[in-house]
Amino acid sequence: MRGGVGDGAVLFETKRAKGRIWYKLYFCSVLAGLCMIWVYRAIQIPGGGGRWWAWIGIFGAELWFGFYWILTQAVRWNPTYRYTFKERLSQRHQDKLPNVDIFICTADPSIEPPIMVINTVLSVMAYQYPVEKLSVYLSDDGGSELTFYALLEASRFSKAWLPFCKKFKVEPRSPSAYFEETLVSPREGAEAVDWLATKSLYEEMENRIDVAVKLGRVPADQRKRHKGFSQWNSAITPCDHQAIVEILIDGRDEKSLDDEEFALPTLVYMAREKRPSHHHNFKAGAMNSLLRVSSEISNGAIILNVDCDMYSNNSETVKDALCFLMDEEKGHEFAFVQLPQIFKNITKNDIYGNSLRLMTEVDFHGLDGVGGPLYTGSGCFHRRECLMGKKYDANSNVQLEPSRKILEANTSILEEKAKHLITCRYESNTEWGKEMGLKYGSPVEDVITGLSIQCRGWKSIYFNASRIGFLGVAPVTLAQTLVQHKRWSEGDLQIFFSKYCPFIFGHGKIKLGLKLAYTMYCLWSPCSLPTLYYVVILPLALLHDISLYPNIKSIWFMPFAYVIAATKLYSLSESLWVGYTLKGWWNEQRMWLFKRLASYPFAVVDTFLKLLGINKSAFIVTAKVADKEVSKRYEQEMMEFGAHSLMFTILATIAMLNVICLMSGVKRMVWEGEFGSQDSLLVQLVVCGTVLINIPIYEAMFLRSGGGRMPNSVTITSIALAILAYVLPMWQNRNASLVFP
Ligand SMILES: O=c1ccn([C@@H]2O[C@H](COP(=O)(O)OP(=O)(O)O[C@H]3O[C@H](CO)[C@@H](O)[C@H](O)[C@H]3O)[C@@H](O)[C@H]2O)c(=O)[nH]1
Ligand SMILES: [Mn+2]
Repeated sequence: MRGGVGDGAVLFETKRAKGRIWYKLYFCSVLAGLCMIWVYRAIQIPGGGGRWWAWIGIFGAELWFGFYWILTQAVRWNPTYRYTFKERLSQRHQDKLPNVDIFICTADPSIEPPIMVINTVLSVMAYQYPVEKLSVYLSDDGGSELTFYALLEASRFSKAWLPFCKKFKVEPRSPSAYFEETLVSPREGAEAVDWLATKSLYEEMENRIDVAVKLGRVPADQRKRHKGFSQWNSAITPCDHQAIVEILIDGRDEKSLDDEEFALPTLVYMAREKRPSHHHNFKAGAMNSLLRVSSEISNGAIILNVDCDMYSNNSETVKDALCFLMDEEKGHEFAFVQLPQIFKNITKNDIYGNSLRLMTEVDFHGLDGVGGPLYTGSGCFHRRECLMGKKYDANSNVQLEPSRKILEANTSILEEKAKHLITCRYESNTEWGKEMGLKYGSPVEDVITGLSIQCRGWKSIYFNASRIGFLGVAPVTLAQTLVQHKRWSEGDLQIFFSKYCPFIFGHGKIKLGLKLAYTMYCLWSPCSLPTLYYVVILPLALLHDISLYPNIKSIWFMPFAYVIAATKLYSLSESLWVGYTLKGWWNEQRMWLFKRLASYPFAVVDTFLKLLGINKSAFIVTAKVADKEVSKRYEQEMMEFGAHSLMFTILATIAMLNVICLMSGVKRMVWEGEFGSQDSLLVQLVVCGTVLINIPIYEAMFLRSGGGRMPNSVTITSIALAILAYVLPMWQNRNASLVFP
């Protein structure tokens, strides 16, 4: 399929997956199975009592699962793949290339180490793109002089690093990642000397930053080296300080050159004003400040947003993105180009299911086929005007502004001007956070902002390059993973209950497929309720001999067996296809369960508390470093418990309940031969048997020693709760199950 006009000028190409007929047959067969299950549940409703209750609940859960499964088809129906022609871009449009402003956000130097932040900065400064058109902005919500100091060091090191990258065709261009991968010089002779010199320059810088971080302040001799340090005094705290803007490299200045006398990209440090009395709207607030500050300084028509842990892994990414936005025929339809979120620190079998592989390899290609992917906050190129609220107009062929805004002001005047744009009061009574910039009030500012851009008529592009564009870090403990997913699923659910609900807000504006796909994400957290019901009620029903499934000899058994087997086999093959190991798939299944039991329920509760006005939104920043012990266990793929968390108590209690009920079920079947006449309980036995997936929990409770094991208090509480559920008389109608077919 073509991307643009047919005369060879196309800048990208679009391909759709083939052989979808088989997929559609699979879909129809599972749908038929689901309908039969629902029919069975509806016509066999028992006559009352406890079994009636259990039955109705299971019916509800199965209705939900079926409905949700249908939603997930939206992202599997029409997978779409994109390919770019970068050479053509350079040949034809070299002189028309737009200014690109790159925004990096950081929030806290203790969990986002300054050295990591500046590696991200250096990697994007070194993009293969005309430097005079490139500006890099770092927003520091930690308002930390350590981060400022690290950035200052980076601005100096960039003078060696940028020419070095060119000379050695370095990839990736994050120095720390590069020197980790390339241990010895790839060339010989004088070049090897050069290579070593740059390496030691980097190491010396790393050292100096390390010293400052350990000290907790910038050494006096360094402080003297830049006027910017005068902004920090002892009264400054992360949530109480004036606005700070420091232009560390002014790209317009003819004197700012690298070691080989080439120009450098502009580099700006920014910390917006913070006062305890003013809510700062987390990352969305930072992004909007960046939008204003950059409009004063470089005013790039294209904005790339990356999180501070997401370094550039591919120095040609900017050109790739521009192939879409500058395509003559189609380019004007696209508001943003989202690249996949890939994490560097995923273990072989992806113990916490954090690789998001299914999302990046399946979902997002599917989304691209129905109007475009979500904006996921990092690794995304936007047209500035789209972020500023512009509506799509099919008749106006938006041209990207190629030239830099002419600015007469000198650097310090510019800095002063910029500071006025990021005071606490600046946004009062404006449309910022509403119709302008990123949206406020949501823990997933990215998703809701992307949705509203798409609802203004724009499309978006998902570009999954063969060389990954960005690499970040995923959480390395179970608790962090669950907390991160709580934030995401809570934000998504809030969207559903707000005026931005995809079906209402998107009515007549986005395709049905896209509405369904957004709804799929929005309804992540409510999936917890039927899942909780399943894992609590099924084992209890087994315990009390309450049959909830058809006898295996009955015809009604077929749809259950087919739907479960077909969907699980499909999920397995899909996972293997996108590169999971078998164990990786199993781990993914476990995390699927854990999120639904211990993360999403909190999202549901907090969403309702927020709807009632009781709770305020928060943003728990994900840690990017872990201590040695924890990292080691992560490498060994040992699940990390070790905290007194309600999340773990829930997981452990359910795991205990399941194993107790399973054992009593097996015992009765084997020793007492009780189930002989009622194979109907067999299904329940099998479902309970999947407790095997909880093995890491049992290990953490009973077998492991050392760090990361389940705290004793959690173990004791959960055993007590499970026994309580076990001994509670529930439904004393054993007979009901015996008369059942
Ligand atoms: O008050 C804040 C809080 C966070 N951040 C930055 O926001 C980014 C994302 O925070 P992180 O804790 O790493 O969240 P993740 O869950 O990893 O991030 C994903 O989800 C977020 C929404 O929940 C999006 O904002 C991110 O872009 C997206 O990568 C980081 O660079 C932070 O420094 C700020 O600048 N200010
Ligand atoms: Mn992150």
